[in-house]
Amino acid sequence: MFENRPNRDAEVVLVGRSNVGKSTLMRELTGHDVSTGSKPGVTRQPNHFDWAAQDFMFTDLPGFGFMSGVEDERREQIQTEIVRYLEEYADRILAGVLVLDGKSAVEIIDRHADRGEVPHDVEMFHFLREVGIEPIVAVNKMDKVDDADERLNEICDRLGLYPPWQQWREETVAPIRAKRGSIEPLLECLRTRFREEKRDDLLGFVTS
Ligand SMILES: Nc1nc2c(ncn2[C@@H]2O[C@H](COP(=O)(O)OP(=O)(O)OP(=O)(O)O)[C@@H](O)[C@H]2O)c(=O)[nH]1
Ligand SMILES: [Mg+2]
Repeated sequence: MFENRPNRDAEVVLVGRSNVGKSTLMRELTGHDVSTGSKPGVTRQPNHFDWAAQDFMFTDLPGFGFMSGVEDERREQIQTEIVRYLEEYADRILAGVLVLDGKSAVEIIDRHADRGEVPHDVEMFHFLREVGIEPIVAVNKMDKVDDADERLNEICDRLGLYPPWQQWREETVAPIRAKRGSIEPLLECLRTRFREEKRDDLLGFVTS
């Protein structure tokens, strides 16, 4: 199903539940017009924005979890494809940006955990690590959160990252407001990652 992938050597992927703002963030990162929407399930195929000369691309993946107007079977097929995509291209993926909705993530995680299920976000965070992609957690929609520090600490706690969240900034945790164009903390995490991976040649893609 995800067969339109350009053959690029280095990639940053955006993953996360539907409607958390991945495509909005993609627009900010690339300056390209990407379809976004107020209902979950807008993106059904990966959006790739690639730069052949630098052999680099950003990829906005479809969301997981509830998708409005999408049948269960199709939704499960999309989840399977996301997992397969990440496994297959893990070697080339410099960063897996797990995008969360800062307003609702903790509530959704706790609801699933209370039912004895592994919450999608927690599962994806650990899955990325398992396949060798170190995740960066972009906590989006921070404009809708009143106590930012408290919320970010809760998110760290749920993902197994020791609070306070500040010790993860610059590397792993980035509070952002993609819709307002405020994504500098994420760019900083990406710059850190690119330097670690000795890909200073790509820093121009993540400089504001
Ligand atoms: N308040 C607020 N809303 C945002 C922010 N970023 C995105 N949104 C809104 O969130 C909704 C979903 O955005 P999308 O970018 O389409 O989300 P997505 O994760 O790509 O969703 P799918 O493609 O369905 O998986 C839209 O109504 C956006 O305008 C933000 O920083 N703050
Ligand atoms: Mg989308």
